[in-house]
Amino acid sequence: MAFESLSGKLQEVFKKLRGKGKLSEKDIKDAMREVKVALLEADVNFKVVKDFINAVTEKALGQEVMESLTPAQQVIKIVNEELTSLMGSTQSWLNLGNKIPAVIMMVGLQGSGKTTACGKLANLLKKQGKNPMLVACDVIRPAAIKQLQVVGSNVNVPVFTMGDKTNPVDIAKASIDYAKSHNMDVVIIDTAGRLHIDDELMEELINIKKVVNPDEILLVVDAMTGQDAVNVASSFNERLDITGVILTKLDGDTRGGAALSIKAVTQKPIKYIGTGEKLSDIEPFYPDRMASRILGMGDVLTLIEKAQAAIDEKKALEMGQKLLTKQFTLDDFLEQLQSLKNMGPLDQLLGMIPGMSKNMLKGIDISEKDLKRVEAIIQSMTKEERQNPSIINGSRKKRIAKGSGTTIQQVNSLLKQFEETKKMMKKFADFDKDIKKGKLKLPFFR
Ligand SMILES: Nc1nc2c(ncn2[C@@H]2O[C@H](COP(=O)(O)OP(=O)(O)OP(=O)(O)O)[C@@H](O)[C@H]2O)c(=O)[nH]1
Repeated sequence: MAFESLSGKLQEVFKKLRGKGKLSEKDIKDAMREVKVALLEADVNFKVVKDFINAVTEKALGQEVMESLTPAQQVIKIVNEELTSLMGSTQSWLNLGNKIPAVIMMVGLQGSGKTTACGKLANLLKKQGKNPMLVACDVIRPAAIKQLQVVGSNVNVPVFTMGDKTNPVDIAKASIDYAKSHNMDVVIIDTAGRLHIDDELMEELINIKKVVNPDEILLVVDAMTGQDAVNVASSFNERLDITGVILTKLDGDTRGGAALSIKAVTQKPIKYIGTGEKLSDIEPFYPDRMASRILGMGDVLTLIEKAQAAIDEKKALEMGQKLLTKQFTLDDFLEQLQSLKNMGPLDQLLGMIPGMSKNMLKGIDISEKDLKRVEAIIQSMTKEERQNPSIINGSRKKRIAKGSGTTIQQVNSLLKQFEETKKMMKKFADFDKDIKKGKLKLPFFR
């Protein structure tokens, strides 16, 4: 998980502070020294760290904090606010301007995830009711056009191409005319990348920019490259005056430096983050939610949004009703597992729950293979068995295992999981009732 080490270290610092009660100037300075080391180790830009520490220290040494009843909480609050502001304070929306088609130009180095990001963005815009078109302007990398076509067909978005023998500037220009005459309202241009920034690439991009007059120039950078990502962002910004950044591969083991430095160094916001290889793995970038995640306070809002996107609300209500009337069946269980799978990798989801640590997540995962096995087992049951699993005795288990190509142990383990899920859902339902009655508060809101 991204930010894991930084998050762990910051939480350690705060734990120490919390244990102290009243804080002295020295306590705060010591804590800030540790925060500084943690940020530098996370590959945050040196100047950014220096300014950040100065800003936090100045506020933390203020009278309100020193004299408050909960000084440690106040310091954490300040760090949270400063982290949020470092990453741009508020979420930056895509600006599609007024002209039709709106033009988004995607730029970035080779392998940053640019082509994938084009597909993710097209997918997102389509879901928002737009009619996007992808444009293949990378005529340099062999197979780049084919890759864009595959991405386009996966999200059901047309791809405009003129092969690899035409000048990219001409392709870009022609694509706008094509979009106008075919009712496409957003054009997403996939441009060529290079291994390193070079003048030829920049010239080409500047020329494309001149002819298409883009509403957005989004730079795609790989979060795993840390400080390099920030340097790349600076260079592209100087030459092209980009409008925002898509930070990819935040699902990996990145230390997080790029996410924390890009806005401060380039003054351009991160607009989206890539959280996986699938074309649905893209999220808007919310500085405040990211700061919460880094500080181990979880990101309940993103979790709720993911659940809303993946689970049909009407169905969720139906399931809740079934649970109350004890009619929750194995069919419902299967449907629930499938919804969960649609929300993304479980470790990423659980990482958004306040107080969850990596250790607690060890061994938890539902792979595609597990899901297929569960599906096969449930489908090998009779309707009656699915409605009322308590009738599944030894000989029925044997039949089900044979029918699904699994073992009796695997059938047993599924039935056990089903019972546990039922219990857990019941607990969640009670938990929800308590929250509504005001008896319980989530740690996030404390
Ligand atoms: N884990 C992870 N992998 C990603 C993400 N985005 C892209 N990738 C992977 O990164 C690799 C490179 O992505 P591409 O989209 O081909 O890169 P590109 O920048 O278009 O490369 P060029 O066309 O050569 O400029 C692929 O294997 C993608 O699947 C992400 O958010 N997370």
